[in-house]
Amino acid sequence: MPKPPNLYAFEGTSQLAASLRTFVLDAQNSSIERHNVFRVAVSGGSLPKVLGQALLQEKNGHGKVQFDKWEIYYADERAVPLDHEDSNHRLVQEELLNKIPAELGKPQVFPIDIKYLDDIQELADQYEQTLVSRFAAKDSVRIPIFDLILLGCGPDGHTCSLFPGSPLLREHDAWILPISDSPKPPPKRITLSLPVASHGLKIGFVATGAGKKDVLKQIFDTEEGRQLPCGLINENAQERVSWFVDYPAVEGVSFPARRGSL
Ligand SMILES: O=C(O)[C@H](O)[C@@H](O)[C@H](O)[C@H](O)COP(=O)(O)O
Repeated sequence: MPKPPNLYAFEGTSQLAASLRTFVLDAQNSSIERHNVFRVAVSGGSLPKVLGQALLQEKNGHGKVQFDKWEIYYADERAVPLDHEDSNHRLVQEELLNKIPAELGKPQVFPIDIKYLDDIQELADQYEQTLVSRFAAKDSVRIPIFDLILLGCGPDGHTCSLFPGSPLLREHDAWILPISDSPKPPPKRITLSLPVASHGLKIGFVATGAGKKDVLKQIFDTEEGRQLPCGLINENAQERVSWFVDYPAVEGVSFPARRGSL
């Protein structure tokens, strides 16, 4: 019987960031030990800022971030130039990559190929090819397994660019999917498919603020909420999932949250 997802609640973002650091470094250390590389997928929204805080400012525990062993991929990306204000890559650059001190090493980063911005299917296919070239040929592995996938949760329960009720949630084969009518702007994006997003060795969600409390109550306490994209990842990945939230985001949630620690 798999154990349920972990829900960790913190008083504020700085406590959350300190525990997120421990979580990421644990994943990093065991991945480097296992295969000498740390393959991480990150999404946009408020996550990159918290991640920057966790990895660049906090000094507590679990040793050093070894960025030279990191491969950073995008769990979802908007079909815009890399310096566009909507680009997740730009956000991750500003909040994290550009601020990494030289002694922590340089990660290898895999942004989308902007040659294909006008053809969203091709953009998705090309990003999938990037994964194929780094993970393994599609006929030899059914699914690429990231060492860590770091996600946000929208107030409607979306994650990556997988939105509630989307037919994309039924896709089983593709690793990367195009979306041309995202309910959250901008409309054109690519995203990890649900099976890939659910197969991370570890999956971390970060959700903060009272604006998330209704959806978190749904996801953790109701049957319908388990059908939302974030709920589906919880269902599929169970104890491989850890949620990092602040108190306002879990106000009224009955599912047990461990407060203030990993
Ligand atoms: O690019 C995107 O749109 C994001 O990847 C998206 O999936 C995000 O993670 C959620 O919308 C939560 O965003 P917040 O953390 O900003 O609420």
